[in-house]
Amino acid sequence: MIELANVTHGYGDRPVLHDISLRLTERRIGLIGANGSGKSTLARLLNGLILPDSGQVLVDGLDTMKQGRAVRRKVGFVFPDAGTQIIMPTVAEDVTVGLRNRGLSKEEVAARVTDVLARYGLADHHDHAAHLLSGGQKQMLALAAVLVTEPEILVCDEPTTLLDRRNVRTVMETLRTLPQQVILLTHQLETLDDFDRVLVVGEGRVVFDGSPGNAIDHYIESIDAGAVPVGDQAGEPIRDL
Ligand SMILES: Nc1ncnc2c1ncn2[C@@H]1O[C@H](COP(=O)(O)OP(=O)(O)OP(=O)(O)O)[C@@H](O)[C@H]1O
Repeated sequence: MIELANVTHGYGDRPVLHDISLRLTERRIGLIGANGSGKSTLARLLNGLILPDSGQVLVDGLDTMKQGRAVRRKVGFVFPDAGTQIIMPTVAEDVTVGLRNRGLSKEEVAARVTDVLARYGLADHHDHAAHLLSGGQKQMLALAAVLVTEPEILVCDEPTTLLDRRNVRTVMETLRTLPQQVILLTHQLETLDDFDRVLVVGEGRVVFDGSPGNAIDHYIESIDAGAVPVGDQAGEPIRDL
């Protein structure tokens, strides 16, 4: 379970998140909000990619400040631009890299890599150049490279933004069937319809916390009411994929 207690965070002297306290227990949790509202900052706090300026983030009791490495083993993170997450030349190598230093034999590593590539539609691309994959395939590779490490919790920052309808469906189906807890940031509001809980972030605060339907209504109403600063509406949800 992830717990935030009075967390604040800013960049330089500019505050971005203000006094956030949350207990994230549900299996599927969505995070929505206008561009620049602080969703990615909040997501990155969850696995210690960034640290609170004050307050505490605990993952199963581990403090991201003091036990970052252990936290990152528990909490996998998928970045919005899969290309930036791909670090090795070939597809198989990229999936393998996360399994280093885990005490697995060569055979175990090879078996896990083969299995995960098959599961995410990349079996035929084992030795292909990772940077030559299509955008959707790169997104699946980014997901596979994180899931092969078997994190207990998965945080995905807009994993479907660059994808076509078919790949959105594939990624969402994958997220839906995972046994892990999933925390998903998205502007594609309809992908959250069957989630257990959705948080709306507004100007660095959680301004609504509830069911997908109520949260999405709240968010849309806040946009319609002009609560979102002019210029930030580019992230208006795409409701009709
Ligand atoms: N590394 C950084 N350095 C300085 N400012 C940053 C940094 N990362 C984010 N910010 C600022 O913090 C604020 C919140 O950004 P964040 O990326 O968390 O928002 P977001 O809700 O995820 O936005 P989007 O929906 O556009 O992805 C923005 O004003 C952004 O400019």
